[in-house]
Parts: sequence; C-alpha cells; structure tokens
Amino acid sequence: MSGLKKTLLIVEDDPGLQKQLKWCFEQYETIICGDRNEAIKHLRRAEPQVVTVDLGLPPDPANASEGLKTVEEILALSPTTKVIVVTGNDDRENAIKSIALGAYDFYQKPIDTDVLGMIIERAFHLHELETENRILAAREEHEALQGIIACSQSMQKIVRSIEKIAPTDVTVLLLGESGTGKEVLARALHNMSERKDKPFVAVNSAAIPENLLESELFGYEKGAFTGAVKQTKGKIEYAVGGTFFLDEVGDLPMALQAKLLRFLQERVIERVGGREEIPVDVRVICATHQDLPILIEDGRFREDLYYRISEITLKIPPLREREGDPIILARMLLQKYCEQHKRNLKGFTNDALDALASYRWPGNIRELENRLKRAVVMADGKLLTREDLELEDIEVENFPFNLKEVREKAEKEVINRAIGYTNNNISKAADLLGVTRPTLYSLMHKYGIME
Ligand SMILES: Nc1ncnc2c1ncn2[C@@H]1O[C@H](COP(=O)(O)OP(=O)(O)OP(=O)(O)O)[C@@H](O)[C@H]1O
Repeated sequence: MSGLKKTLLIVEDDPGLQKQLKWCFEQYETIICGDRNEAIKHLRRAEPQVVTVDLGLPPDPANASEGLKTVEEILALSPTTKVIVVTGNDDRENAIKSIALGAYDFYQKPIDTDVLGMIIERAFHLHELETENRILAAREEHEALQGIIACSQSMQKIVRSIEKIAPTDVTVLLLGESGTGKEVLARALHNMSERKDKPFVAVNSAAIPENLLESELFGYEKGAFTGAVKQTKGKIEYAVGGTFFLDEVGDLPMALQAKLLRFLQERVIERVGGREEIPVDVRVICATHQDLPILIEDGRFREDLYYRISEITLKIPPLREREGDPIILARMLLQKYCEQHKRNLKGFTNDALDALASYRWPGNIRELENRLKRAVVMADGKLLTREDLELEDIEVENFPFNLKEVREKAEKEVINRAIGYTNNNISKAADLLGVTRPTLYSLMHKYGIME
C-alpha cells in the first residue's frame, strides 16, 4: 500500500473477541482498545486508515450511545478514516445511524472473521485510492499555482475563487492596480481549467498602437491593407481551444469595443479585410487597472461590453493590503535573484523587514521585484538593508514588541468602539463585549479610558 503500513484500530470491549480479532488480523499493524478515550488516543498517535468500532462500549455497553459518540469523534478528527461499525444482532437502527454519521460500513454480530476481513480489506483499498486521488489533485493545483505567493487572507480568498471559477467557461474580469499579478492569476485560471493543454494567449491593449490593434486581435486577409502580403491569424484565433487574456481592456478604442462585443456575443470573428465569419471557441479573461464605470460615464467604455466581460469580477488587492505577503515574496525573490546573479546573500536586516512590511508599494509586486533585483546586485553585506532596498526615507511602523502589546492595543480599540456604540452605556457595552460590568470597568481603568 504505497509503502505505508496498514494500521487497523479495533475498538472492542470484550476480551475474548479482542484476542480473536488480533489473531485474525495479524497481517495488519493491529491496535486494540476497549473504550472511547483510548480509541481517540490511538487514533491521534497511530493514524490508522481503518477502525472497527463495537457500538456497545463502556460505561454503557448495553446501549449504542458511547459507540456512536466514538464514531462521531473519530470522523470529526480524521474524516478520511474508514470506520466500520460492529453492531449487536438485529441492531439495524444504530447501524444506519452510524452510516448517517459518516461510517464507511457496518457489520452485525456474531462475527464471521472471513466476512469482516473482506470488509476491512476493501476499506483499506478504498482509503488508498482516495489518498492517491487527493495527492494527485493537490499536486495539480500546486502546479497551476506554482510561484504564486498568496499567504494573506485577502489573497487566499482570491485563490479560492480562482479554484472555483477555473473549471467553468465564464468570462472573468480581473481588477487591480498595476503589478498586482493580474496576468499570473489569469494564467492560473487557464492552468486550472480543462483548457490547460491548449494555448494561453495574452495581449495588452495599451502596449499596441491603435491602428495595429484590430489586426493583432482579429487577424487580416491578404491584401487587406498595404503590406498585408499574406493571410494572418489574429491573437484570438491563436487561442482557439484555450484562453485569451486581454489586459488593459479599458484602453480599447471604441470601434474595437464593438467588435469585441460582437465576438463575445456570437463567438465568431472576422479578419480585417475578410468577409467570412470564423467560429472560435475561446475563453476570455479581461483585466484593467481603470475604473470602468467611470469610463462608461465619460462615454469612453461601452456599458454593454462591460456587462459581457464581467460575468464574474475579481478585485485583486494591492500588495499593501496583503498582510505578511511582502516579506514572504521578498524572501522568495531574494533566493531567486541570488541564484540568477550568483550572489550569496543570507536574508534581510530587521529594519529592512520593518520597511518591507510598512511600505505602501504603489507599484505592487513589480516594484518589489525591481527593488529586490537592484538590491541583490548592489548589496555589500551578507544581509540586505533598508538602504539596499532604497526604502530608508519611508516612515516605518516597527514590528510590535510582543503579542501582549498587539492584544492590548486591539482590546483598547474594541472597548472604545463598544462604549461609543452604546453611547457610554457601560452595561450595554459590557454585554456587547461578553464581559461583566466590573471586568469592563477594570479594563477601562487599565487602559485609561474615561467613562
Ligand atoms: N502572487 C504572486 N506571487 C509571486 N509573484 C507574483 C505574484 N503576483 C504577481 N507576481 C509577479 O509580479 C509581476 C507582475 O505581475 P503581473 O504582470 O501578473 O501583474 P499585472 O497586474 O498583470 O500588471 P500590469 O497591470 O502592470 O500588467 C510578475 O513578474 C509576476 O510574476
């Protein structure tokens, strides 16, 4: 079983049966115990893949309640464990209850070890298959998100949304400041979708001169304009079967907005100078750092196109709103650039870490990359300093002295809020905070908060 030893936990209080079962299942690493507490202890320690639970356990062996509780606790702690319930003769009701709780199977006494053995072996087999599936699924997801750092809560949310949206074909609009990773996230959407083995084609509308953009996107026929010497496919056509990523969609000229809308509505394109409608199966992801509703108000963006491209909108938070991410990204980039430039730097000084965490990062991750690249090349010492990062002039919030300081600051803030909220009614504020009035008074005294 993939090199992992098969561990079977038997929860059975009858000493005779304990002995018999141990003897019958010696091909496994078998652990035997007689009550719920012991079962949970062994579950935590030995992590058995399969557990059999006799429902009639002490202190009330005539009743199934302790057994059912054991099943519930095992599955709460380790939902992947396969639990087989052993019930008394004719106790179908509790057998069904255990299945409803999530048990894998049940078996009624008297025990026939051959039959029970088959059920146990099947449970090990299923556990193995499920484990392999989980590992494969996690590996695929990991590969799709490779190199994307998203430890902060705000980015975790985005990653969860991307996982949900990826398998669908909906048109996604990614909003976010420049350098927040819109393109890498679009790529992740593609890599997690069924289109992953087909092309991902990205075009930045702002980077291509307006007069070339139409032929770049839609292609052109031979003779369509001077210099059009042969029929040429556009970027959308190159993405057939895959994903087309249009960055800076807010910069698209009005005439092209109409053409893009038609393509999104009808899923056909027409090359410049062509008459033929070419059907294309392409998933579209758009991105912009601009505020599209304002562009719509100014008459610079079509409202109908906006609704078409924003079937789902994801707002990518700027780096300054990703608690903890700048430092993790900086460490990853330091390693990457040290390898690239063959430098042997060990890390960051404390004041550099404080600066990385406090800086507002107007250029987001791209700016972080640039600062790190430069610092790695230029640094004299073994640790990168604030000066190496050219962040010496920014105001820095020092790392808090300790957790107690953070807790006290938060406590003071929320007490002030509760008192303001209840208009100085201390009883109500205490209720709101879930403490007694005397406790609240003593906290107010501690923090110097006036009534
Ligand atoms: N979460 C992340 N983890 C690691 N690297 C990232 C992450 N997000 C972005 N990057 C890196 O930051 C740089 C900028 O990302 P990207 O080009 O995707 O941003 P963008 O929002 O599309 O920028 P722009 O709007 O300027 O085109 C890239 O080099 C990318 O690899």
